[in-house]
Amino acid sequence: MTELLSDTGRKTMLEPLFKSGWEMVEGRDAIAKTYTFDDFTAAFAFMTRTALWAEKWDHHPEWTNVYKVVQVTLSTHDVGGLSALDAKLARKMDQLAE
Ligand SMILES: C[C@H](O)[C@H](O)[C@H]1CNC2=NC(N)=NC(=O)C2=N1
Repeated sequence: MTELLSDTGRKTMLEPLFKSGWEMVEGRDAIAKTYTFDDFTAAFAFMTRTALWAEKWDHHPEWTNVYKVVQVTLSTHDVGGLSALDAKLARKMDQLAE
């Protein structure tokens, strides 16, 4: 069963993400990051790669794409806040954006 990240979980799982550009969302238990790519097709290819992992893990981002910019917010709707799945998907998205 997915559960809210504990204080310890937040420290161990979120701290590394904050170092790679993720931030807490003001007023919401969620993390967000903005990715900027060379062009639209690179941005969309990133979204496509991410979508395959989101489907595999049954955990999906909240995101917008304007031209070469992808803004991402991650939170776990089922528990109303951040879970380990969000940290896992964030790490994967950072890998896929390299
Ligand atoms: C039934 C439930 O909504 C699904 O199992 C999955 C789909 N993808 C999801 N994605 C996210 N971000 N949060 C969820 O709670 C979630 N739930």
